[in-house]
Amino acid sequence: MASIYGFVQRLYKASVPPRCAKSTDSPMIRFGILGAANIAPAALLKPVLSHPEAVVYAVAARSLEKAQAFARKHSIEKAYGGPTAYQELLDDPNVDAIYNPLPNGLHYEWTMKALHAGKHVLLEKPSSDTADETREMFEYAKSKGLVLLEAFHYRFHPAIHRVKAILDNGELGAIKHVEVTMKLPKGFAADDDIRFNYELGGGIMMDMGCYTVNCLRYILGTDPLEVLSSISDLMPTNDGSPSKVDTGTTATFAFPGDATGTVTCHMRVPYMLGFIPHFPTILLTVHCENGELKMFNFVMPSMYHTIEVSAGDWKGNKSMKKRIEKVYKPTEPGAKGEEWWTTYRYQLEAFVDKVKGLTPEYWLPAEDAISNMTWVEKVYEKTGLGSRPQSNFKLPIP
Ligand SMILES: NC(=O)C1=CN([C@@H]2O[C@H](COP(=O)(O)OP(=O)(O)OC[C@H]3O[C@@H](n4cnc5c(N)ncnc54)[C@H](OP(=O)(O)O)[C@@H]3O)[C@@H](O)[C@H]2O)C=CC1
Ligand SMILES: O=C1OC[C@@H](O)[C@H](O)[C@H]1O
Repeated sequence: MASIYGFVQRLYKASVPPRCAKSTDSPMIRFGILGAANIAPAALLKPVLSHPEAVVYAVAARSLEKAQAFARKHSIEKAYGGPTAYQELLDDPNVDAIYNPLPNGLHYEWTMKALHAGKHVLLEKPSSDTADETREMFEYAKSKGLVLLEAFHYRFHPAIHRVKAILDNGELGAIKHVEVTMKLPKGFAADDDIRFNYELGGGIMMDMGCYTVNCLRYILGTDPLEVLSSISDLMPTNDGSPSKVDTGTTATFAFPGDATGTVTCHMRVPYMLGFIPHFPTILLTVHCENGELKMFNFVMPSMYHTIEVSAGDWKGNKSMKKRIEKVYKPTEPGAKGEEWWTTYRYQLEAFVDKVKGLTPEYWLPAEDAISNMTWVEKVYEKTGLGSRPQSNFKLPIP
């Protein structure tokens, strides 16, 4: 009963977050959003409401009407619209930081332009189309003394930190095999969604696949040695030409120490019996020498999750001792967080701290983003689909 009450509370506070008073004695970080993207409310607009030192000041969209409607709906002071809107927003001296939720294929160009304009950048995942682009963006940010973060929000939540701590404390022994699964039924995204557009950096390995690879690398604490196998379902093309867009991919990796990892992601799981949609699956399973750990909903743990730890011989022993943990708030004394904080809220806390020159409680380094893109690309290489197209944009801006 208590857990249903907690779930409803968290759900309510995630959609109608408590507002806090904005600080009057420390400088405000004023965000500008590039594009009136669907993810912006959850990832930034709601989280800033409860942050005393952050506000969304401006939005830019390719159409002025859309920018204005979005600004009105979310009480954003400034709306830029039209073909030059994105650049106008970057040139606005009132903007300190940019949130970049553009299609993947535009991440590189607009992040480079934002950094060029002297803005910090909170950049949606996946960071770009290629590891080379990602490396360049982080090197450029460093050379300009600016903060750049790839928005793997789940990595900031205490639930995944607890999973990592259980695995690292040795109670289950060495990790032998990890499975990371993200599956959504057909219909979640329309056929013309950016996720299925090759030119815009689409494909399941770019979308949900980048989370699964990220999680695998985090859990194993190292990069893979090689992609052992990879197989994909493809998006049909209109003209029957060969498709380069994967809608579902399963890839297996070899890791140091004879460990292996498998990622499975799918965004168009066919309906059961032709009409019953599959329940979304977001699951992490870690098989260890002396037991097994399963985390349900590692991506959105703030809503609901379970961490099931089974000690014993996972190879068929049915009498394993089981316990379930749930972690919505950091347990370390003094650590920041509330039961209702979403993954995005934790991420925002870290980002603002970093921009302010403070040391965030948790951070994702440049190397993490570069490695992630490297292994997403290696999966595409293995399936024969190839990396998504590199951007034509080049600095310096004339
Ligand atoms: N962290 C997370 O949990 C999530 C992250 N994402 C990531 O965020 C990004 C955006 O995803 P999502 O919000 O679902 O996507 P949307 O399609 O809703 O938003 C993309 C935005 O890009 C702009 N845009 C600019 N050029 C183009 C173009 N040629 N075609 C289409 N759109 C264009 C549009 O802006 P305009 O308003 O100017 O027209 C649009 O608002 C992706 O990188 C995705 O991977 C997505 C969902 C969840
Ligand atoms: O969290 C997510 O789940 C659904 C995806 O399509 C999206 O891009 C991703 O970030």
